[in-house]
Amino acid sequence: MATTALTNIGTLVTNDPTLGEGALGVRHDAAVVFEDGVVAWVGDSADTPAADTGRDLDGRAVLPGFVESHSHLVFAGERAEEFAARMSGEKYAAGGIRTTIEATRAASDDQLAANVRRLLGESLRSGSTTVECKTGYGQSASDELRSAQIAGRFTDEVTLLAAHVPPPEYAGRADDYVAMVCDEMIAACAPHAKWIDVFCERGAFNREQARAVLTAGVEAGLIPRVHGNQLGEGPGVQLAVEMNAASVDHVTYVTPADVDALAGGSTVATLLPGADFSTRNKYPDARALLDAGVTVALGADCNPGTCYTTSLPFCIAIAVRELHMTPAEAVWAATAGGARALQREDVGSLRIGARADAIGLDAPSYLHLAYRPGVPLIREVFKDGTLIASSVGGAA
Ligand SMILES: N=CN[C@@H](CCC(=O)O)C(=O)O
Ligand SMILES: [Zn+2]
Repeated sequence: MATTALTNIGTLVTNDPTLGEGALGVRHDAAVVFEDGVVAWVGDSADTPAADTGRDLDGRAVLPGFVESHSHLVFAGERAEEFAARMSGEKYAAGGIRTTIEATRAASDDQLAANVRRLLGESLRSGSTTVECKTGYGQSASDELRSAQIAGRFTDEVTLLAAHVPPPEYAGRADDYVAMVCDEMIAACAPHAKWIDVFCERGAFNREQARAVLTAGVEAGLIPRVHGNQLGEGPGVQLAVEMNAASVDHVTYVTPADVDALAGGSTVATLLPGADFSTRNKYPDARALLDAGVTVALGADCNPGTCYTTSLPFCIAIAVRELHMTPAEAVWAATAGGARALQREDVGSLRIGARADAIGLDAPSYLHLAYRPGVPLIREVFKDGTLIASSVGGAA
């Protein structure tokens, strides 16, 4: 029964779920005690019970670890030139994904695993203690299978992005590709994944094709999530709600009917403003979604094409400045919101019984995540109650 107490916390964000959606459950001059990997006690610092080890936060802020619900880490190569061309006026097109498919197919398992390990380390040091990881750069039964297996070495949140774009050998034959996904790929990969995902967008897959992929995934025991409405208005959001998907991600171009559909369903809208930043896209209308009562999550969407960052603090800063989310809304969306998008109740909050996944900031309040953009504010990262990253030393 190893116990650790974090004391003298200036601002503690608990996301106590009993306070309702969006409530940060902030406490001041607070403390938390971790015991055997979970939160065992939360209260005033002055009342902290005895613990085996202690850490004095000296007035700094503590939050639940970020829950990153959208990332593409199994890939090889990079596309910096494509980014530079965009910054000179080129438009992002889904076809760029094929460049990464080619590089990923040519890479060894060890090279792909090393890339996942490197990016997960980066992600962890920027405060993400739960990270979902998609396949999607294999796009053949065997390459998707090895991508799912490699992702599964690092996280339980493996998403089979079976239909990202039709690969080169299926150029102009998206229906044939979807048939192969439904008849062959999903059966091979489902034992290694929790989620089924599809890119429902012009240049990728249409509504019927996307529905076929999600339906086959559900029949194989996977839970649906959707990439939709990133590059233009389209059927992605409505399909996600129709399929009772856990989340629809991007949601940059939505109609009032899309917002109503989300507000009337249980699908989370996961906003990925880093992708809109790096593609010089417009930003999603977070206010319309939040004001309609839609559950909003924030993800970083690390991938080599649209958004090569693992930093949720960066995305929080954009969400506040450009999407007009309040700092509290953005922090909730990157923690409890991400947990909702992954249908997880054990992460995203510091309620008693939750996983002891927490971050300490080099700042007195969560407000500083948006107030001090670009500054490495993540000072401590605790995973299952253990200090696993620290900018000031002492990590395991
Ligand atoms: N939009 C689709 N998939 C990725 C981008 C993939 C790429 O360009 O390599 C995304 O989530 O942004
Ligand atoms: Zn994505």
